[in-house]
Amino acid sequence: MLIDARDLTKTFTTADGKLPVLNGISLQLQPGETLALTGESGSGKSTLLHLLAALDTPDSGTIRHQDDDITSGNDTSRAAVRRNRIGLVFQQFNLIPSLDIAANLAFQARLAGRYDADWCAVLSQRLGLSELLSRYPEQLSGGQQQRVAIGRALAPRPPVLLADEPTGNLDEATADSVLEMMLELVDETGAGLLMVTHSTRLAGRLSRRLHLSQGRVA
Ligand SMILES: Nc1ncnc2c1ncn2[C@@H]1O[C@H](COP(=O)(O)OP(=O)(O)OP(=O)(O)O)[C@@H](O)[C@H]1O
Repeated sequence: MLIDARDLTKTFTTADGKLPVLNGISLQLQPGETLALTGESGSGKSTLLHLLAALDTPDSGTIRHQDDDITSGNDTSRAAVRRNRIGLVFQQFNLIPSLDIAANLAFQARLAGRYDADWCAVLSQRLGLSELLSRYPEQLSGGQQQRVAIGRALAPRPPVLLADEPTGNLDEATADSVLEMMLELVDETGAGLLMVTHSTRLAGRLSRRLHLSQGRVA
């Protein structure tokens, strides 16, 4: 199993008091599986994704990535989990403005010590970026930038890709084509995908769907 999360809870403290967001969430992600995480705005989708990505910690519950408990470690071990096991794609493309597209694409793999020039060339070709490698992020359209972000996330060949509304900033046709490219590459690498989306149409393209409601899996 790639991810085995059990009984996760998370409560935020706000100016208005305590806000319970996750009230005992369990989920599993198997290799090769593509899981859509849906739910109303504010239902806790991003919060859950942040926990699974080791960007934040639950108040209680456990998260195992390939049998290793990532909830018991410190900041350093969580950073290692992110570097070595997880590819992350956000709605904001988060490319590095001062680096050209080739360097953006290679960035995560270099950080993880797993840069493979041949694989990066395959990724840029498959994502339609080959002609854009010497440009800078500001010179690309939104769809092109998100394709770079997907390539960057997949360049280290992570076992898990976590994506938070990856096509949320794109028009419908662009969103569809970017999602198809991402699904094909995920399928080829054998990674597992968990994708947060508002769209039932896009969720339908994935193999399984999990709906969050009132802090629980509905
Ligand atoms: N760091 C934080 N401090 C306080 N409250 C937070 C924090 N992060 C999230 N929240 C609150 O937790 C709830 C869930 O937020 P979250 O972003 O996980 O929802 P979501 O389902 O991803 O929503 P959306 O679909 O609108 O992006 C919201 O009410 C939000 O305001």
